[in-house]
This record gives sequence, structure tokens and C-alpha cells, in this order.
Amino acid sequence: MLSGVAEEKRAGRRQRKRRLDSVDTVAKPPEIGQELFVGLNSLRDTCSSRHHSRDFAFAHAHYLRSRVLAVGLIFALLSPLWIVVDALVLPSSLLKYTLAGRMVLMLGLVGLLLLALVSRERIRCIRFSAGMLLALPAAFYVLVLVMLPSDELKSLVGYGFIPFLLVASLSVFPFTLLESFLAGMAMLTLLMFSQVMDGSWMSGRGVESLWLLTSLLAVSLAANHFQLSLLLRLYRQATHDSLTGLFNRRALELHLEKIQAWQREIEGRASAGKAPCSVLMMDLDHFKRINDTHGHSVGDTVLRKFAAILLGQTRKHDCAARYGGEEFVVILLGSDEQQATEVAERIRYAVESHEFRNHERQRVPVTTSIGVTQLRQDEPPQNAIKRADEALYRAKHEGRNRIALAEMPVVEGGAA
Ligand SMILES: Nc1nc2c(ncn2[C@@H]2O[C@H](COP(=O)(O)OP(=O)(O)OP(=O)(O)O)[C@@H](O)[C@H]2O)c(=O)[nH]1
Repeated sequence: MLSGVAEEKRAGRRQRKRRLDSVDTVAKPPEIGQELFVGLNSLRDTCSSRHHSRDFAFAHAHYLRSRVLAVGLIFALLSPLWIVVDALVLPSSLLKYTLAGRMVLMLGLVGLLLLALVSRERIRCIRFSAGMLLALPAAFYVLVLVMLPSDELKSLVGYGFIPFLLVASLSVFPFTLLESFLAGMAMLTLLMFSQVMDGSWMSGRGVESLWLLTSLLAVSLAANHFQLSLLLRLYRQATHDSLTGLFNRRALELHLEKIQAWQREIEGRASAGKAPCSVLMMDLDHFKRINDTHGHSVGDTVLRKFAAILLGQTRKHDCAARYGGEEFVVILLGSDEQQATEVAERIRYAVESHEFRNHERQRVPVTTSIGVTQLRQDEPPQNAIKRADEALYRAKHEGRNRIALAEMPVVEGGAA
């Protein structure tokens, strides 16, 4: 009997996953970063962006863009000033080479600044402009090295610092360690190339320069690690509830808006039902009594365990949030009313049957009431929350430890 129920549950899960997969082919549903629950400070999260949620990727790109604009502006302003320094220091025979290169560099920098300005939500463009911001001065240096007659290279005062300047600039950006490492390797190659060109390759001075650049790269990598882990922590603090680790109310509301945008993208305004989304609003029954009888710390433990149950009963695409106090909201992406009621019943049962304990290891009976509704793509998300809350109120009124379905409003054209 038990295995039959388990098999039924597995089949249900497979079916829901298939529903999601079929809408996935049109556009990816908004995902909320459950993976950030673990190892915020770990190297895994700063090494590469593979484990970052899409939501964090946007926050990260936004931050990266502000750095690209600031550093791009500094480079674009310093570049013409360097022409003055060149005019004072370099022999006039060399000026024509550096001047032409500088013009190209300045044009490139202005182009990059414009690209970063218009790339508000385009993560790839922002990353591309960040990479090009480092690649352009490097390319300028290569160009000067290649174009200049080799006997004149020694007259290039300060140009040899370009790879060092670029490696130091890496620390300004919230790059992942992998990105910075690759950029650092490119700069090391550039330094070796310049040494081959000016004849200092494998000389004492050359080896010392390589060692210095490697050390600078190590410092920049450390700066990247701390910067990115701080960013991850700030993101988490702004979007998560500190007691339960679930998403907070603000993150939930933003997520609901994203879901609606996604629903509109894949459904079009006219059709309905291809990408259903259910909202469950739940509240622990007589929670004040638990606090008053067993103490606040037991109340906190109950809240944490309840959050763990919610995560255990939902999937990666779903979102569980603490709405406030002992009120929680779960968003079930791709689930219609019937599936949402099944999930709600599963949660209700899991809470009722879980053995919550107080400090004396005595059992603390805990139950939850749940209101269920559907999120419509053409309504303010707050309306769906309000409907779920009204249904929850009804569930409480009807005796608690139960589920109540909200009445869907009648929409124009007569369909609910
Ligand atoms: N331990 C703990 N208690 C909290 C927290 N946030 C809110 N509460 C308590 O949750 C209780 C909510 O009580 P009520 O709103 O009266 O609701 P209730 O006792 O659950 O009764 P019903 O909802 O009607 O079943 C209050 O006593 C709050 O102090 C928290 O973070 N930790």
C-alpha cells in the first residue's frame, strides 16, 4: 500500500516536472536562488558563476555594470592626458605611432561606455564590456609593440606598466576567481610578449617583473574573492529571512512580478492555463500558545522546522517565503488548483505528523491552516496574496488544520 502511494507521488512529481519542461522550451521560468542557501563564503561561489541563481546573476551584473562605467570613464579620461605625457617624454618620431593607437583606444572606450550604458538587463553585454575594458588597453599595447621599430622600444617610458595596471584593475571588479585568473594569465602572456620584443625576456629584470605581476594577480584574486562573497552575503541579507533562511516578503513580491512577466511571455495575454501558478498562504495554528507555553526559543525552533518542511515539500522552481511572523507563502510554479491542493494537503499532513519537541523533549503539537489561490498574469500580485489570505482566514474560521480554496474573481468575458 505504502509503495503504491510512493509510486503515485513519484508519478505526480514526474508529471508536474514534464509540465514545467514543456514550458521551459519556450522560455525559462524565473528561478529563485535556493542554491545560495549553502556555502555563501565558500570558494565554490566565488570561483565561478555556475552555482549563482539567475536572480543573483542580475544583481551581480548590475554591480559589474556600475564598475565598468566608472573604470571605463577613468580610462577614457586618462587616455588623452597620457598623450600630453607622451608629447613631453617621447621622441617626436615615436609620437605618430602612439597617437594613432591612442585615438583607436579612446574610440573603443567610448563605444564600450555606450554599450554598458544601454545594457541595463543584458548580462552578457555587461560581461562583454567588462572583458573588453581590459582587452582594449592590452590590444593597444600589443599594437604599439608590434608597430614600433624594435630599437625604439626602450624609449617607451611607462608603457611596460600597462599589464600591471590592468591586473590591479581586476580587483575593482566583482569578477569570479576563474574570470580574473584567465584575465591575469592573458596579462602575464602580454608581459612575456613585451619582454621578448624589448629583449628583456629571461633576464634578471624580466623574471623579476613576471614575479611581481604574479604577486599582484594573487592580491587581485583575493580582492575578487572578498568582494564577491560580500556581494553574495548582502544579496542574501536583502532577500532572505534570517531565522528560517527562506525568502523574505520583498523577494517574494519581486519574484511574483517576474513570474507574471514570464507567464505573459509564454502565454500571450489572450490565452490562459499554459503556465499556471498557485499561491499558498499558510499560518501556524495557535502559535501564540506555543510561545506562551514553551517559550520563544521553542517557537523559533518550530518556525525553522516548519520552513524545512516547506522546502522538503516543494521543488526547485517553487518559492517558499516567510511573509511575516508565523505566516508563510509558497509559490507553486506550473501547478494548477488541483495540484496546488495536493501539495497543500501534503504540507498540512507533514506538519501535523512531524514530531516537534520542546526543551524537555516533550512533543509540541503543531498544525497549519492553508489558503490556496491562483496567480493571474493580469492582476497586481498583492491581489493573489490577499485572496490566499482570505481563504486562510476561512480555513482558520472553519476549525484550523485545514485547507481552503479562494474564490477566483470573475474576469471580463465571463471566465473565472
Ligand atoms: N517565537 C517567535 N514567535 C513569533 C515570531 N514572529 C511572530 N511570533 C509570534 O507569533 C504569534 C502570533 O500570534 P497570533 O497572531 O495571535 O496568532 P495565533 O496564536 O497563531 O492564532 P491563530 O493564527 O488564530 O491560529 C505572536 O505571539 C507573535 O509574538 C518569531 O519570529 N518567533
